[in-house]
Amino acid sequence: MLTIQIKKQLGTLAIETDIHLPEQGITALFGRSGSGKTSLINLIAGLLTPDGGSITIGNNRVFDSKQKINRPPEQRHIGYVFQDARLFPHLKVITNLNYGNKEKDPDQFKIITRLLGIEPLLQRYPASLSGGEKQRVAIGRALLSNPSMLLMDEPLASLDTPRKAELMPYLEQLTTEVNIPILYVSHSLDEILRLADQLILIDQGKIIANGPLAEVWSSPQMTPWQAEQDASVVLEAKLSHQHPDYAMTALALDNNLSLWTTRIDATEKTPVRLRIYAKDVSLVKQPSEQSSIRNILSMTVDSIEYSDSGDTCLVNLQAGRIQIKSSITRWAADELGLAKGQTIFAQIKGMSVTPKDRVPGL
Ligand SMILES: Nc1ncnc2c1ncn2[C@@H]1O[C@H](COP(=O)(O)OP(=O)(O)OP(=O)(O)O)[C@@H](O)[C@H]1O
Repeated sequence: MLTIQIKKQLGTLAIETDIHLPEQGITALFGRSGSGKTSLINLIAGLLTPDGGSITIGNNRVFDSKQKINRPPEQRHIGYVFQDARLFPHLKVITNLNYGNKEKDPDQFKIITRLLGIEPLLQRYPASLSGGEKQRVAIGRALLSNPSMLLMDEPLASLDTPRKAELMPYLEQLTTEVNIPILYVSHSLDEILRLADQLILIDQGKIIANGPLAEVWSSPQMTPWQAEQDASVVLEAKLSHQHPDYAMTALALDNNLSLWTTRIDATEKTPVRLRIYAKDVSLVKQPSEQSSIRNILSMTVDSIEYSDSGDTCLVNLQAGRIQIKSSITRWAADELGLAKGQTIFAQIKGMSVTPKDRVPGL
């Protein structure tokens, strides 16, 4: 467990956190510009000193104001990847990688350079690398220092769209194969959706939501981050079976619910993450016997939120732990006579699917 219970006053911003994170997996830190994300990871890294509190990484208490513990950054065993790669320009990639890597383990070096696809770059100088390649080297250097935790501050922010796309598969691979906690600052919800297991929302220095990604995504604290037309839920599912005749795959959700999606070539029980937009979910009192829509779930109306204009509403639906949102007009809501607790059928017209195959590795 990773515990970050700290206070820090920075000008007018008061950072105050009480976070407990699992020792594995990637936690995204998301919030507005100026909400304190970089300051928080600098406090964890030891680049800033908290006014009070404690920080513990596994069994290692790196800061404790009462016990007067304040380990310097180099004794915290934390890898830090910045927005820009910050490589030493006068050193070859191989020397950059080994900088700070005291216990040189050739096997580990091979695994990490292969994982990041940087083996062919070892004899080159940073100036000859693309932005994405530089970032891969920076990530490699951080991992080779054998850290107990990895901090990544918007590692894709300085890259253009093609370079971002180039780096993303490496990050996905990394998150599945590295067995240390990763705290990942990002402004992009799409990036977070592809990479993170946990999500922390920070606002004006305070943690306003923290938990498994799907849970936080559906929480009311998330609403301001998604424009009305982008309202969505995230569901974790497992591949159940392939359709014998059609190119479709069944996905199993909690509560014995299942959904069909276009064929995914993966084995049974492969974990996947679904994003379902509220605009892709329509509601009917009775499902018609013949419909082109394959996915129709019986749900209970949990709450109805009307838009500012009052012309549309977001209907929050529930079936056990499964939550779905539907965006409909006020007219439709009135005709359906929607009320909290009512049973209704949700017709899901589309969804996006991200494989989340977790392979314990390094
Ligand atoms: N040493 C300092 N003294 C005073 N104010 C500070 C100090 N360091 C940071 N701040 C302020 O604290 C706020 C949070 O900064 P921080 O860089 O942590 O935000 P952020 O969430 O990472 O923002 P961004 O997404 O834009 O990178 C900012 O308003 C910043 O100006």
